[in-house]
Amino acid sequence: MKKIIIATKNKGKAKDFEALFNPLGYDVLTLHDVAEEMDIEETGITFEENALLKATALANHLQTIVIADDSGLEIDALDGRPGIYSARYAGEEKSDDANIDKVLEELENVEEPNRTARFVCAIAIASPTQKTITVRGTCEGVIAKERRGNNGFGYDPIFYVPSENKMMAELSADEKGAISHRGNAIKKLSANLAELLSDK
Ligand SMILES: O=P(O)(O)OP(=O)(O)OP(=O)(O)OC[C@H]1O[C@@H](n2cnc3c(O)ncnc32)[C@H](O)[C@@H]1O
Ligand SMILES: [Mg+2]
Repeated sequence: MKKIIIATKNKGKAKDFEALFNPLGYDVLTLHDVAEEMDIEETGITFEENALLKATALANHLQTIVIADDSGLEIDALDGRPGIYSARYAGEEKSDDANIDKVLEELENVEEPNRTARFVCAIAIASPTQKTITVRGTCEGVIAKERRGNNGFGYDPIFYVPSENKMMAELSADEKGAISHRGNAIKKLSANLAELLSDK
């Protein structure tokens, strides 16, 4: 199989990408496989900027084409927080569990229909020889009052997807990819994905 490199250390994210890319004929490699020592700082103020930072840093380091994803959860009742700070919302040690607890606490007195939110995913493709590109995908949902489901990662156990009548964490990786922010971003590229990833 062809290989595609994703500039991520998040194993849940990598699984999502495997579900999206394996059917297209690509094996997924991550920072853990190609440059474990790299720690790319996310200093941008938008998802797109951070995705570009991660993709460009690794593409330059490896001198090959690389994809990166910067993503997060925007909660309307919290004015869009945690947004680009989603990974570290409850602290630098990056705990999905603590992040969820913090969101549930902050929304304790917020009732439907005011618990609306969306996942956002910016995907960047960088290469030593081509112009960089970014695309954005989103997925609308509602923050539940408690966790349900064991699949996925991050905020998936509290993100209710109305169109599926399930939590994101109750969907298989394939089902998630069909409706997720990440899947929707990839769909925007699909017509010329092979060309974009060929590095010619
Ligand atoms: O930067 P990399 O190494 O890719 O890994 P990360 O986890 O730090 O990734 P981001 O900086 O893009 O932050 C994304 C955070 O947003 C949340 N998130 C993004 N996509 C998600 C998804 O599909 N399901 C649940 N939570 C998600 C989750 O908390 C992630 O840690
Ligand atoms: Mg990150």
